[in-house]
Amino acid sequence: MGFIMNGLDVEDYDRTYDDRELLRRVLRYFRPKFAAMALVAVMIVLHSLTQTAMPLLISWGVDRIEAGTVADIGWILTAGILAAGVLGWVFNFFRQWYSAKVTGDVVLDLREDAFDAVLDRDMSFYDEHATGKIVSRVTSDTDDFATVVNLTMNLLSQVLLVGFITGLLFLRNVELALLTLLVSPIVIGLALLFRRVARRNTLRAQRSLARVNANLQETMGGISVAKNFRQEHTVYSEFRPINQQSYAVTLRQGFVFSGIFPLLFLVAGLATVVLVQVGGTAVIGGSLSAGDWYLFLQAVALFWFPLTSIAAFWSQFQQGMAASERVFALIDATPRVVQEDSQPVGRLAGHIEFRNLTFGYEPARPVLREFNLVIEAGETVALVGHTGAGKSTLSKLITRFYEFSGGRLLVDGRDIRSLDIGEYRQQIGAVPQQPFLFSGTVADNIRYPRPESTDAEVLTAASQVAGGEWLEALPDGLATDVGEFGRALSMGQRQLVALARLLVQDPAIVVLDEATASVDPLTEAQISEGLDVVLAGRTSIVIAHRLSTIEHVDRIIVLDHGRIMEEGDHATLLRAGGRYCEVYNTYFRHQSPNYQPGSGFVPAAP
Ligand SMILES: Nc1ncnc2c1ncn2[C@@H]1O[C@H](COP(=O)(O)OP(=O)(O)OP(=O)(O)O)[C@@H](O)[C@H]1O
Repeated sequence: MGFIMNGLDVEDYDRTYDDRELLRRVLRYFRPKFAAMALVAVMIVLHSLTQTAMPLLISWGVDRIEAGTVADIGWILTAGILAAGVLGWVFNFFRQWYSAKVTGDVVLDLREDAFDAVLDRDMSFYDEHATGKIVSRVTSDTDDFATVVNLTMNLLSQVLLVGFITGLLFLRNVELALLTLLVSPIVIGLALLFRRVARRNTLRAQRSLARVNANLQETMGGISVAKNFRQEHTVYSEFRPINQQSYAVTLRQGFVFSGIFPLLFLVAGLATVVLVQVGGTAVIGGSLSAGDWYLFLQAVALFWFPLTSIAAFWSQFQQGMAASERVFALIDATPRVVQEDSQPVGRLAGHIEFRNLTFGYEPARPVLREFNLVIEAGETVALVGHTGAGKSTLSKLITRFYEFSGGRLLVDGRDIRSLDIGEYRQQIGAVPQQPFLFSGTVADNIRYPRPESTDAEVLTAASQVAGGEWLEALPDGLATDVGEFGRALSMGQRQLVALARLLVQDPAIVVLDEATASVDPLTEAQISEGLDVVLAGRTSIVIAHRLSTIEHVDRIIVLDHGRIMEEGDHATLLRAGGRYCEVYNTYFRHQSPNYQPGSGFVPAAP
């Protein structure tokens, strides 16, 4: 039991909507489809009427036979049943057609809203939640919701049928009608009981599927690492219990769901026995016609069918509602990055000031405490420090991917929270260590920040980076396909594409995490040359990993545990022989052409 439920907890952005609110949200999606739904409703009524006509016609036939008028009924019955059948088919066809269209449209809208919400979420959201689980909400949960819409249409039609048949029963024989109805509270009671169990099991099944998706997604993302370390068996042994859990949970769900039907059919069967007994006695006693008796026996079957399917429907209804609840929770997840205003940004000069800023990924564990730093417009600063010092954190705050809890972050003297976030980000060029390329050509990727840029503009940008020599190594030049995630290009080439992309974007501030992966000396030289062009005239914050970079920046900032330990230029800091010296000896010194292994450390200043 413990194993079955492991990892199926709610996500922290999950929330429980009360039934009315959930229904209101769902109905909002249906409002624009009112005309089509009205047509579906009319078709449902007409279809139910034709279905009611069938047993009524036969009962009439039985009565005629009992009265000895056999000869007259043949053609009337045939024509009546044919007409009811054909009309029923036509009404049902239009009902299905239009309801499929309404459902499709609603799911389309819901999925678009969910996808929109996914794009809107802060980066912290993606740090905290597995992407596979998010994907599951946008795909399978919206599908489950579609199922519920279809079921609702079916249920509506069946409820109407029950209504018509009940009316008919009362018109023909009140006593027998009451007898039939007597059993319905038992069925409804059982269905309601079942509802609670079904909802719980359904939620678990959805979560276990989301876990499978999340695991698969992660595995695919890291497949090269797994293969590199020959860890396929570890990946498999992690997947296996998750898959087995999904199997066990789904099996349980099936078991619970299938448990209810035999019970309901048993109750229905017992009720039919009573009707046979009471009705048969009444026919023999002469107080009931054979036709009416037949009608009751037929009607009871029709009567039970909707009731039992309401019970079955309930579980799936719950499944759909739980799914819609999960999708709405994703749509409604509260953003952490909150802009207080959206003032126009204009062209930024690029002056940045952290003023007494406090930030932690988890509020209880701040990474930066009362942090102060001023970066002048047009200045190039290098951030250095041991791993975990807070270098990337500073860049993530400048790109406004995360919200800080205290202090202020000022850009050109204006509070970052007051700016139009879209306009602001357009002027921030962020280059991660491993630039992400989208499927398409090199030109498509360079043009990404400004899709309207012309081929000539793209070529100019590409040629500015290291004189464009790198293009010659590409099989089709700018038209070269980069493959998924840019895998068809070398690491160095991907970085060069990212630099050209930055030139097309023309940002005021560049936040660059230098790649640590070593590239061949020629590409290294091309990247350095490209960097000079790209960073010129912009405020640049570089998380430095290259000696050539730290030697040339305006200022080096040495960070440790979220605090500035030292700052200055390379030569001055080296002479000072303090913390920078230590970082230099650890990360940069071996890159120097004069470096000789075992030659000792740069001596600290006396
Ligand atoms: N998404 C995250 N969620 C929680 N904690 C994080 C997250 N990212 C970073 N941290 C923590 O914040 C601290 C600073 O991390 P940061 O990534 O800024 O360091 P860094 O100096 O850039 O290190 P590196 O050179 O290894 O990239 C570390 O203690 C790290 O564990």
